[in-house]
Amino acid sequence: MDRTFQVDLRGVVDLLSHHLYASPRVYIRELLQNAVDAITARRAHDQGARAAIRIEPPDVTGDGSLRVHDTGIGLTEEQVHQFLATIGRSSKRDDFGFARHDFLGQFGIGLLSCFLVADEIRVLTRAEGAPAVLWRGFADGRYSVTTEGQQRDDVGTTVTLVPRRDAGEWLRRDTVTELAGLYGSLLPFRVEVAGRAVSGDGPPWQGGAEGRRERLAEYCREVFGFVPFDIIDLAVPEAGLTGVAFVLPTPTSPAARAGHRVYLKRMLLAEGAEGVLPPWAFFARCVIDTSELRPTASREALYEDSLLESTREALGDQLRGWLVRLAGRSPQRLAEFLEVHHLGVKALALHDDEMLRLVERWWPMETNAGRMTLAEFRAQHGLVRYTAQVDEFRQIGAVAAAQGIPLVNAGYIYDTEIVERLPQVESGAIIERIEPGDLSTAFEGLDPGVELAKRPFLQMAQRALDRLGCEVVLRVFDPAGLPAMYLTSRSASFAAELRATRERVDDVWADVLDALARTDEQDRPQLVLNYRNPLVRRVTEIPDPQLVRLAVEGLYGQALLLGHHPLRPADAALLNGSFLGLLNKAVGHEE
Ligand SMILES: Nc1ncnc2c1ncn2[C@@H]1O[C@H](COP(=O)(O)OP(=O)(O)OP(=O)(O)O)[C@@H](O)[C@H]1O
Repeated sequence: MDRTFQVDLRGVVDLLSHHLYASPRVYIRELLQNAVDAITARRAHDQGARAAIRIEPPDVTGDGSLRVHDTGIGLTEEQVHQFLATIGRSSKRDDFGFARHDFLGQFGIGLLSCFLVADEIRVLTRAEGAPAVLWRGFADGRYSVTTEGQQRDDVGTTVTLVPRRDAGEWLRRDTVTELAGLYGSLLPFRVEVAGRAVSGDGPPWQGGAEGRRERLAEYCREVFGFVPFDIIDLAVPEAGLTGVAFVLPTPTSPAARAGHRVYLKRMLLAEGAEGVLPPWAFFARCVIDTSELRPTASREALYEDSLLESTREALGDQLRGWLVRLAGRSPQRLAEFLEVHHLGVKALALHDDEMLRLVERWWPMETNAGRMTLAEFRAQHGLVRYTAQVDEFRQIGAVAAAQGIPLVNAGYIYDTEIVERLPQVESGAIIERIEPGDLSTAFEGLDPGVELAKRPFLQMAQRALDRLGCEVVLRVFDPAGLPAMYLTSRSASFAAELRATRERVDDVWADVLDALARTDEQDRPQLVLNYRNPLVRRVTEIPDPQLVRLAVEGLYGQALLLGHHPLRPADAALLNGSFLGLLNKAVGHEE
C-alpha cells in the first residue's frame, strides 16, 4: 500500500535555522520577497496596479504581532491550499518545475523562515474576483483555512506573525526598520515601516549625473568604510547586471576576503559575496544588481554556474579597461594607483599581455641607474640585464654600475617573471639574467708579469681561506675604493648551504648531503681582490705570511658584510680572529 510522507515541521524549521540561514533576521527578507513577487505577478496583468509594502511592527499593531501588507496578486482559496500548505510547492515555477524568470522565490520554503521568530503565521489574502481567505499555520505543523467572516477590501495579502516568546526582539520596530532598509532600500516602489519609507531613490549608480561621483563616494564610505580612489561603472547585459566598482585607496592583501554587495532584482542578496570579480581584482569592492544570476538556496550567495563565470570575466575586462584608459588619460593617477596596488596589477601581468605592457611602461623598478620603468631602461640600454634576487642586486648593483653594466633589480615579488615574460609580448626585448659570479668575467685580469709576481701572495691568501671553501683571485675593477668583493653563483650558494646543514645533521643525512654536494671547483664562491685598490696593492706586498693571512681574512669578512651575505658561525669567528689579530699587530707587543 502506498503511503504519503509525513513532515515534522519542527525538524524542518530546525534544519533551516541551523543549517540554511545564517540568522533569524532573514525572515524579513523572505516576507519582503514574497510581497515583491506578488506585486510583480499582479503588475504582469495590470501595469497600473499600485505597488506598496507596508510593515507594522508590534508597537503599531498593539497586539504584539507584526504585519506585512502588500498590494500584490493575492491568492484564491484553492491556491492557498496548494501553495501555503505544501512545503516545497511554489507558484513561481513553470509547468516543468523551473524557476520563473520574473520572480525572486522559487523553492517554496521561504515562508517557513518566519517560524524562526513566530509560533503562528496568518495569511489573509484576496485575489481579484475571489473572496478573502485566512490561512493560519502553526509551528507544530497544524494549519487551518477559512473564508468565513473574512473581510479584505483590496486585492493583496497581509501576513501576520505572532512572535515566539524568545524572539520578540526580532520584531521590534528599530530592528525591522533596519532590516527592511537593508534588504529593500533599492526596491522600485514604496516600502514603509510604521509609516516611514525605507526604500528610496533606487540604485545609487543610476541617479542623475550631477553630483554623482560625490554621491557614490559617500555611499562607498557608508557601505564599505573607505573613500574610493576611483569609481568604475559596471554593466553586463547578459546577466542583467549594472553596478559600480570602488577602487580601494590603500593596499590590501591579495589573500584578504573580498566581499561584494549583491542585489538580485533590486533586493539585497549578500553583503559580502565572493567570486563576483576575478581573484586578481582584489583592489576593488563592488555593488551590483543583477536579474539573471541565480542565488543559492540559502539566498546568501551567488550560485556558481557558467553565467557567473562569464560575468566574472566580463567584469574583469571592465576593470582592466579602466586601468588601460587611466594610463592613457592620466598617467599621474595611474602612477598613484600602482604605488598602492602594484601587487595586484603585477599578478595580472603574469597572464595578461596588456597588463604586462602597462607594467613595462608605467611601473618604476629599482635599477643601478636609479628608478625607472622597464620601457625607459630598454630605451636607454637595450639589453635588460637583471638579478632575480634582491640580495644579489645589493651585492653587485653598485659595482656593476661602476663597470658600466646597467642592472635591474627583479628580486621583488613577480618582477623576475615579468621581466622573463617581456620577450613574449615585445618581440624586440632582449633579457639576460645576471648572477654575482658572472660579474667577475667583466673584471680585467692582471698584467701577466704582475700575475706571476703575485703568485706567492695568492698562494698564501688561498691557504687562509681554503677551509671556508672560498677561492681567492686578483682582478682589476672599479670603483678603486672597493678593496674586495665576495661573489657567489647560485650553485655555489647552494653548496655552501649544504655544507652548513651537513655540520648540523646526523650521519645518515650527512651521507645524502655529501652526495648532493659534489660541486665543481669553478662553482666555489670567490673573493675577488681589487688590484686597483691601493690598500690591496700594499697587502700583496707584505712578506709576513701571518700578516697576509690576517689581512686576507679581514678583507673576506668586510666583503661579506658589504655584500649583505649571511655570516656563518665560521665566518664570524674568522672575522673576529682577524680583527683582534690585526689590532694586536697594530698596538705592538708588550715590552
Ligand atoms: N505575500 C504573498 N502574496 C501572494 N502569494 C504569496 C505571498 N507569500 C507567499 N505566497 C505564496 O506562497 C508560496 C510559498 O511561499 P514561500 O515563500 O514559502 O516560497 P517561494 O517564495 O515560492 O520560494 P522561496 O522558498 O524560494 O522563497 C509562494 O510560491 C506564493 O504562491
